[in-house]
Amino acid sequence: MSQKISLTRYLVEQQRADGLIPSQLRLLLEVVARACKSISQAVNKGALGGVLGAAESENVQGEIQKKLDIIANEVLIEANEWGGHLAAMASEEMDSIYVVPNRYPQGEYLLLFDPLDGSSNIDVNVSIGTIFSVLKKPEPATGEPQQDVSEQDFLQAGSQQVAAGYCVYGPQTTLVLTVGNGVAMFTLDREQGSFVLTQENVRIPEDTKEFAINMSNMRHWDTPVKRYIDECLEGKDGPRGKDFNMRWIASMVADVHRILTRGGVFLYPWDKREPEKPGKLRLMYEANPMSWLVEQAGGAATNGKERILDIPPTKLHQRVSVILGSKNEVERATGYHSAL
Ligand SMILES: O=P(O)(O)OC[C@H]1O[C@](O)(COP(=O)(O)O)[C@@H](O)[C@@H]1O
Ligand SMILES: [Mg+2]
Ligand SMILES: [Mg+2]
Repeated sequence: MSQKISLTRYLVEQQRADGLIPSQLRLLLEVVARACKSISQAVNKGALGGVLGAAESENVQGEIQKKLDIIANEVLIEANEWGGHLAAMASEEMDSIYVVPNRYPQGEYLLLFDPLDGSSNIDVNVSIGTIFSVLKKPEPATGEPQQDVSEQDFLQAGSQQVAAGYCVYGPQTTLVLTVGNGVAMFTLDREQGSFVLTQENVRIPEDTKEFAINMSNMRHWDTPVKRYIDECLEGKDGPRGKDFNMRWIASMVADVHRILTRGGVFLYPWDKREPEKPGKLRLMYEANPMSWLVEQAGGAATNGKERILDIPPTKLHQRVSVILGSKNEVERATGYHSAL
């Protein structure tokens, strides 16, 4: 790329050329990007900034929060609450929705985020990230008065997202975005202080020889997942007729980033450890935004039975089983679920 295109310019061009993003959404995405830049700075300082280690609190899911989970959550709220683009926010780290205080102008969008994904990797200096999703606040039915924003407004299927993305804090800080017109990647130029377009029209190859799953849970898996992975492990001598490689970073952001970069399949399936939970990952903060990105790059994403983006959410912190990535592998693994 001869001329450097900043995130701001990319968004303005999307707005002008295709009318894909109204100006309010463009401004909102720029604020999210600015917040990710601040989080990236905090992550970078590590022990020097006193940001490593656990905080003395648990989140709504009963997980011990890390200091950076809390810092990232605060950065995202403070950056976004006053801009006038949002009606409310929801976060993996907060029990209920955060309504924009009425001292600030109210906007028409809803922002959802996993402020720090891959928390277990913070202290060991392995890639982590922020995942976000933007929905539009539903319009009241004709003739009905405008209602205060409620949790119910957030319970929209992933297919209703108007923007989704993540920022991975790794050897480089990279922001990956879709507004429904393919997937673009922007790398943070620390000298300039801006995100620069480094890849457009990201495509995931339909076939792959690489899978990502936490193998330590193998004995808890259901039969279709076990069959799929067993066949991969049999390699050249098995029904797949090729050897597979395995990667598991334990940061969904980093695993999905690898898949968007060179293909692969990622699975975090339902398992027998906590049978009442549909899965570990969160539908609204993790699975929906990642599934839309993957689909926009030509991949697929299901919960083993249906397309993730079609799942009607019933609660904010809903969990879901996830299979996503290279299309032919996702279709195969999903097919094994209906073969039973
Ligand atoms: O430790 P496990 O069970 O392998 O789980 C790893 C998964 O959990 C997550 O870390 C959950 O994200 P959080 O750090 O936001 O809770 C995913 O990013 C990752 O894919
Ligand atoms: Mg997460
Ligand atoms: Mg998190």
